[in-house]
Amino acid sequence: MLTVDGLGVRAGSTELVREVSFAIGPGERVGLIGESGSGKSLTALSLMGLLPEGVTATGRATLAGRDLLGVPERRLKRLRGRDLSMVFQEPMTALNPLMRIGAQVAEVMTLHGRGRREARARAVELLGRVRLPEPEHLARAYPHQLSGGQRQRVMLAIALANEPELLICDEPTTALDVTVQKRMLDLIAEVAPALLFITHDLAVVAAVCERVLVMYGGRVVESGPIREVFTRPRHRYTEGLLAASRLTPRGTRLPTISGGVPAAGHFPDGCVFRNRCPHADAQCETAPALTGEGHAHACRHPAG
Ligand SMILES: Nc1ncnc2c1ncn2[C@@H]1O[C@H](COP(=O)(O)OP(=O)(O)OP(=O)(O)O)[C@@H](O)[C@H]1O
Repeated sequence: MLTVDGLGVRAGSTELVREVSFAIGPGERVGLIGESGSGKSLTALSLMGLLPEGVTATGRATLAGRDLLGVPERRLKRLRGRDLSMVFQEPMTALNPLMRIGAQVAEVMTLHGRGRREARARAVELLGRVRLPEPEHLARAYPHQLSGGQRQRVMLAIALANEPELLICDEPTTALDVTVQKRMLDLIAEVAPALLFITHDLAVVAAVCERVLVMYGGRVVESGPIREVFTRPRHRYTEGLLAASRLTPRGTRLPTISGGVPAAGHFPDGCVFRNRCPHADAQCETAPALTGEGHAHACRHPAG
């Protein structure tokens, strides 16, 4: 249903995402993991046609046969919020503070041709579907009257309003506390028609997704069913991610990395696994960071 083939993203002459290919079938939930700066968000934003100015995508991506890359903005506007939609990390910036919740959920439907009255009624229905209490009452509230978790549910209701074929979530629960996070993740797993779920948290991806793609330095370096990737990681970077995460796959020992590299959260400060390049990010050549000598920072940006 979603097919991405040879996706590349660049800013000027700098390649930020390279040769990314994957597919998501109907009903499938796929995680996209990788450290900060590995290209997860740019991959998602390319599919949504929402790349920042000066950043361009190449390659091919289709959703149910419809092209997503290199198509005019007018066409993308029709697809966005209808065929595919996205939930971002910070709902407060996405919601209009001056508009009632119900009206904001209804708006995405009227923009795509639904009658105003019908859209209002369905907005209340959707607020109930994302398990918000007293949806009729809540529809009349403003964003600041809701908790962070409630606002994120509103964003999910907006994303689902036109029954999209694919939902993309970019760190949707990072700002929420743990119990709220868990309920939100369960809800996303339940209601998503098909899902691309971006996170740096391996435990979250294991809870929500069936398959995972691991990004490193702008490329997908590994992919497969969660159980397989998390219990038998093939790429050293995935091993590093697992070792540094709070996730210990059931039935396995915490992976250790060969070559004298510290395991299980012992990466020193400045490690490429934890931090972005301290120099200009975009020029950092993030080659595999583990060497025979152990841990190494892979930034090849000239010192100073
Ligand atoms: N507008 C831009 N111009 C130039 N470089 C950019 C731009 N936006 C992002 N980048 C760079 O592209 C790389 C990938 O960024 P991206 O936001 O996709 O990473 P990410 O994996 O989503 O990270 P995070 O988990 O921190 O959101 C980073 O090195 C980032 O600095």
